[in-house]
Amino acid sequence: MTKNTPTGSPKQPPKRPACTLSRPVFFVGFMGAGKTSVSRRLARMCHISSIDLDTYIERREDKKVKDIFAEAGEDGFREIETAVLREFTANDPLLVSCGGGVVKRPENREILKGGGFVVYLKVSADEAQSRISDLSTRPLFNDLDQARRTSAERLPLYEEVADAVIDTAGKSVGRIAAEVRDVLKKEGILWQSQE
Ligand SMILES: Nc1ncnc2c1ncn2[C@@H]1O[C@H](COP(=O)(O)OP(=O)(O)O)[C@@H](O)[C@H]1O
Ligand SMILES: O=C(O)C1=C[C@@H](OP(=O)(O)O)[C@@H](O)[C@H](O)C1
Ligand SMILES: [Mg+2]
Repeated sequence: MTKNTPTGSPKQPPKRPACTLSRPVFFVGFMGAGKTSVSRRLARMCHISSIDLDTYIERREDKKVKDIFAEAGEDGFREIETAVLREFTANDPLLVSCGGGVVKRPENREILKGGGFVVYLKVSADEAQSRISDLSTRPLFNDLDQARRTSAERLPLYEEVADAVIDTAGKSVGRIAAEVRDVLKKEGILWQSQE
């Protein structure tokens, strides 16, 4: 007895969306806004690459961010941050999660505005504090009163560079990533096709 042979085209692997970015996408916002988590989730969702500036700096310097702050001060950290930020505007477009203080330097704000599409993830200092389990990893998040003040000072800087603003209050990382994906598609930054 012969087995039935399948008809039609050979079995194809399951289709998955192939995405392309037309420009780098930078995530900005206060500490705890979810820049690192959302960028990673979106990268997985769309099969594209992401890079976290703080993680990249830690590998490059072979030191934790908090140790760079302790040894070189905030200015020393900001020097490195500007150098790596420049690298990721020059390379192939990818998702770039920045540190919350990247907007402090006017030079960085110009790089962000000229270098890609900027997504501002908005969070209150209060909600940010409840999300971050180990505040010692954020040398500039000392206590809630100070974080509220820093957050208020930075708000106009985030707004200055933002191409899109997403309020993250009470939303899951997955939901925020899906919202960012939809904005990027609508703006023609993210292209999704079937392989
Ligand atoms: N939308 C969210 N809801 C709940 N927890 C979150 C959310 N986004 C991030 N977190 C948590 O908050 C902490 C800080 O997130 P992270 O992505 O590192 O933020 P950022 O890079 O903006 O400082 C992590 O423990 C992360 O799991
Ligand atoms: O807001 C800031 O000045 C900082 C935010 C941190 O990154 P996250 O925003 O990812 O926590 C990190 O770059 C450093 O501790 C300084
Ligand atoms: Mg981060």
